[in-house]
Amino acid sequence: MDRIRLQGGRRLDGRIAIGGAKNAALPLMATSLLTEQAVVLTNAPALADVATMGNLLAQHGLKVEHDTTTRQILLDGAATQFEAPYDLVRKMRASILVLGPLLARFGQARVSLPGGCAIGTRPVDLHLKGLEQMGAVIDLEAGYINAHVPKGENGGRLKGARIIFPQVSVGATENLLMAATLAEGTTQLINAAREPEITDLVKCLVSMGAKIEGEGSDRLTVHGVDSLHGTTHAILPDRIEAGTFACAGAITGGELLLEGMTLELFGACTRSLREAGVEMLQEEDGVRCRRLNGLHGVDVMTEPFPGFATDMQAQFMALMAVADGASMITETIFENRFMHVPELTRMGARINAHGSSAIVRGVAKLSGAPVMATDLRASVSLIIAALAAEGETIVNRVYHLDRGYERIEEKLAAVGADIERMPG
Ligand SMILES: CC(=O)N[C@H]1[C@@H](OP(=O)(O)OP(=O)(O)OC[C@H]2O[C@@H](n3ccc(=O)[nH]c3=O)[C@H](O)[C@@H]2O)O[C@H](CO)[C@@H](O)[C@@H]1O
Ligand SMILES: C=C(OP(=O)(O)O)C(=O)O
Repeated sequence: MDRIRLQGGRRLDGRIAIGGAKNAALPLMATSLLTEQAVVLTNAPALADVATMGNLLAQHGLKVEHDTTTRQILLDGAATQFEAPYDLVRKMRASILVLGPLLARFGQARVSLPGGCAIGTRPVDLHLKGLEQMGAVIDLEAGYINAHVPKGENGGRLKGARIIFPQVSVGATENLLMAATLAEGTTQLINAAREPEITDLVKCLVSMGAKIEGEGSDRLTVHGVDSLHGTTHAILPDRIEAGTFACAGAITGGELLLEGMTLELFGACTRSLREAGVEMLQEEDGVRCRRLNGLHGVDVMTEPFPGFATDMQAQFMALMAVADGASMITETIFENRFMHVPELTRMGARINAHGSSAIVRGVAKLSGAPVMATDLRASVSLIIAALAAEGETIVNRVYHLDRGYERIEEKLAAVGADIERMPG
């Protein structure tokens, strides 16, 4: 298994090209199940999760071509097979996003239950309840979701419904939004997630002929249409990759231009980074991040967009580990998203986690160590800490990183980090 070796203490300076967003690419790829025409996605990142989604769609019978040089994904044809097997779903929870489109277009789907993961139990009850409200019949059997739309008066077609989410869910909003585009009648999604990746999905669906109102708000109204057509859509920049590099630059006292990024995509992360002492400026070709003087302890609480993103919590904690003063970090989205705390502590950080909050007391120096992480953002928080640590850090289980960061070692090395991948 590959590992990453990093020698801390180098200042990062320069430009980093921000790739297309993983969390936009995955639902956008699933839209190809809604039409038999070609969906072409440009600015596609070469990530393990994108490859997994490609394999899943190929197994449903679609033609899938990902040209990593032109950064283009072509998805073409109609699904001929309606099962998402455990072996693919266990690799990537976002596989659940095929459920809504398959039901909407073919009236049937069998999808493995994703199960929990390192950061929490992550149930899919909101996805299933919403689809049931739209007329699907769902039962759970042997670890699988078996779903179909009865061929009653609607001829096996989902019907519009008024769905009120009791809690904000990105994935449930995406699944039901896609399902509603081909349903009979109007669907209202109330208390919908407002993440930029959802707005990107709305834009893509509209370009395929869907009728959607309320873009960017927590109330989406979808007027179902009989069919959708193909499209070409550019995936928006990855705000989490950009935020990760902003923390990486800041912890080294450096200055980075995050090419292609815009400040508004950061939501509340901009304010928190500024309060911590990082200048964030919108420039024509991206966002410039520059550490002004020292880093200051800042309290943050994760929230749905535009609040502080849970996917940035671990990286911000690494930054706070070397800030002046204390910082209280509260995680409200996932119940077990402090798996990086013991590893950061092994590198010399002073962090006390209790329940959903962690108190970070900044230290003057971290020290390199062999570390291991259990999830994507936890892994990258260790890389950020290692950039500022004295000595060498070896990060194990690099496959977590490859799910969401494209060639992270090359991008960091190009702006001055002493980092390399050690094939294993
Ligand atoms: C591929 C993708 O886009 N992943 C993102 C997506 O995950 P994902 O879509 O899985 O996250 P959700 O927004 O659905 O989850 C938010 C909370 O709602 C709970 N919940 C969700 C669905 C449900 O049916 N029942 C339920 O209880 C979850 O357990 C969690 O506690 O949004 C998360 C929150 O911003 C991000 O951390 C993930 O990076
Ligand atoms: C939690 C994440 O992803 P996923 O929902 O795919 O597990 C993430 O991107 O940080």
